[in-house]
Amino acid sequence: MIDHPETKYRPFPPVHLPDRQWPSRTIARAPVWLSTDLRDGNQALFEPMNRERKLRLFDELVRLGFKEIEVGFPAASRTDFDIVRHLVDQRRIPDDVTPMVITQLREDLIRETVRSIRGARRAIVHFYNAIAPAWRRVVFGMSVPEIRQMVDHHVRLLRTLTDACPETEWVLQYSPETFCMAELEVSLQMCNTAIRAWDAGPGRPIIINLPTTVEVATPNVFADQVEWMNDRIERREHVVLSVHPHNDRGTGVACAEQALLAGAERVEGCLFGNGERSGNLDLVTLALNLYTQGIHPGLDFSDIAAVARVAEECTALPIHPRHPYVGDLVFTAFSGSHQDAIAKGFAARREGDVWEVPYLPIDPHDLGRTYDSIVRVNSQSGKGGIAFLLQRDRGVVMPRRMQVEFGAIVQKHADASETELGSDELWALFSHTYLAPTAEGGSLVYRGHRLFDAEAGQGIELEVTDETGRVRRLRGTGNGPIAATVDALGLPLRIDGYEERSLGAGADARAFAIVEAALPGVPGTRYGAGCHANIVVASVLAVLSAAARFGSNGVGLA
Ligand SMILES: CC(=O)SCCNC(=O)CCNC(=O)[C@H](O)C(C)(C)COP(=O)(O)OP(=O)(O)OC[C@H]1O[C@@H](n2cnc3c(N)ncnc32)[C@H](O)[C@@H]1OP(=O)(O)O
Ligand SMILES: CC(C)C(=O)C(=O)O
Ligand SMILES: [Mg+2]
Repeated sequence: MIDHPETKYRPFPPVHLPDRQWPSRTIARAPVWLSTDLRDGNQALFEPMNRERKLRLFDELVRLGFKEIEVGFPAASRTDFDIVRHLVDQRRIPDDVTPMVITQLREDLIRETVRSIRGARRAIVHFYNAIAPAWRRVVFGMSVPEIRQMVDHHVRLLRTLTDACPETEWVLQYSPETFCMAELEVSLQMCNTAIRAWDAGPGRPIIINLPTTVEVATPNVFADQVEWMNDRIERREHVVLSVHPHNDRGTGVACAEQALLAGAERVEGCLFGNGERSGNLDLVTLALNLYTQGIHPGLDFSDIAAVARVAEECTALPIHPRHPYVGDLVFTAFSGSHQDAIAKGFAARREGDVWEVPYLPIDPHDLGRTYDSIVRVNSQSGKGGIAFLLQRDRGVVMPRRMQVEFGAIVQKHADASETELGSDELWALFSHTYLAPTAEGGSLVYRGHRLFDAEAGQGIELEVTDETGRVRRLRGTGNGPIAATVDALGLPLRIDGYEERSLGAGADARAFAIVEAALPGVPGTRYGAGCHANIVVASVLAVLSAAARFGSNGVGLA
């Protein structure tokens, strides 16, 4: 980078549009969608798609609901020409889908293009020519009137060629390429020239397509340019106004949205933003942005992972894990406060509610994604997410203070391991912490018990193995099995809380008991847990677990 970029780069000038209307409008309906995956997307690949991949992607675009699809640049290559003819001849294009073919304004290429698509029920022929000063000077070496003449001449040629094929309903699309960098007066001249030469009107449809061929300004500038054109273009009622944003500044979607506010009715782009340089407008993001505002886009992304797979296989380009709506990680929260809010959002949600789960702009289910990966645990995670995973995957509902205790244990573990903890590892850590102390190899292993009636209410004979490996037979009484177990241990253990619930259902159901215990002289409380088919055993195990977790303080049996 240089120290003084102002000596090398110029800011793009704003549009003088004091009465601009677009900032106070809202988008109320979905635009007409055109997929240019098979053209602009295709021309941006290391290896253009072969016939098989192109046809597969075409079928997928149809399945998704696209009604206008740019199928190629037939005069550019034999492959493209043959594919377009194949689509027409084999009647692979549904009646409600219109194919579009692009060409430069050169007579031989135009003739070839018309040959490629004739016989289709309806077809859009897409003319483009660059009009911005640098292109006029450097690429064409032509003046504005000369370029205008080129447009007029070739549109008239197309009119003659297509009038000779009345079995097809022909539509002209004219794109003043480099529109965003051109003088608005020049853009208007070129578009009006095409409109007149085509004689646009009833039965002679035309699409005027305004591209940000290379993004050079903020989206509001593009919106001003579109509104300026929208207000001045001739025969506006017979024109479909379209935009074709690229993404050089990372604002392709914003440009499209603001252009819709400014009067555009149609958008061109590619699935997941494939396309030249930093890509075309990402149609999926725009469509789902609308969906999250309650506007159905008319495209079906209810199995977004399958769409991603087809796109990746056809383009040989991977989708970033954080790509909006589709990336592997976009419905995953690692950070504690997000996890906590998501867990609370799910808990508060009732069937039929408006979607309001914090940090999730869309219900993953609507896109065929599951809730499985929403919360993942690493050193950035907090108790909320950990509790959410244990409840969702193991049915274990931890009391709030136990969440705090176990959250700190997980945090320490994740910090040390510097890796993510999966749901299975989390459960292993939970079991190691709360269940292992009373199981074989633990420090206070449960061997068995017998209850008997006692004066105090409940008596228990308990057999355990202590931390030295000795088998101990203990006896205690209390107002219930928990108090009797504490008494049997001979410890000044105070039970501050007890919860039980059943895990699973029917014959396989198991009781899960949790106790919170305090030991005088030891700061704070500790939790213990027990899981068993028998509820009394689960409670006894929970008390033993809490006692064992106080270490030698707790287990020091007399
Ligand atoms: C912004 C976009 O995405 S536009 C679409 C771009 N896509 C592609 O180019 C992919 C397919 N293209 C191709 O296969 C080839 O470019 C072809 C077959 C169309 C033409 O190939 P060639 O005849 O070899 O020409 P080439 O590709 O070098 O194009 C440059 C020539 O076309 C002229 N040209 C460029 N755009 C246009 C246009 N829209 N209308 C008329 N002429 C044009 C240039 O001025 C240049 O002319 P020159 O040779 O007299 O200097
Ligand atoms: C052909 C045109 C519409 C184009 O792709 C562009 O300007 O980016
Ligand atoms: Mg383009």
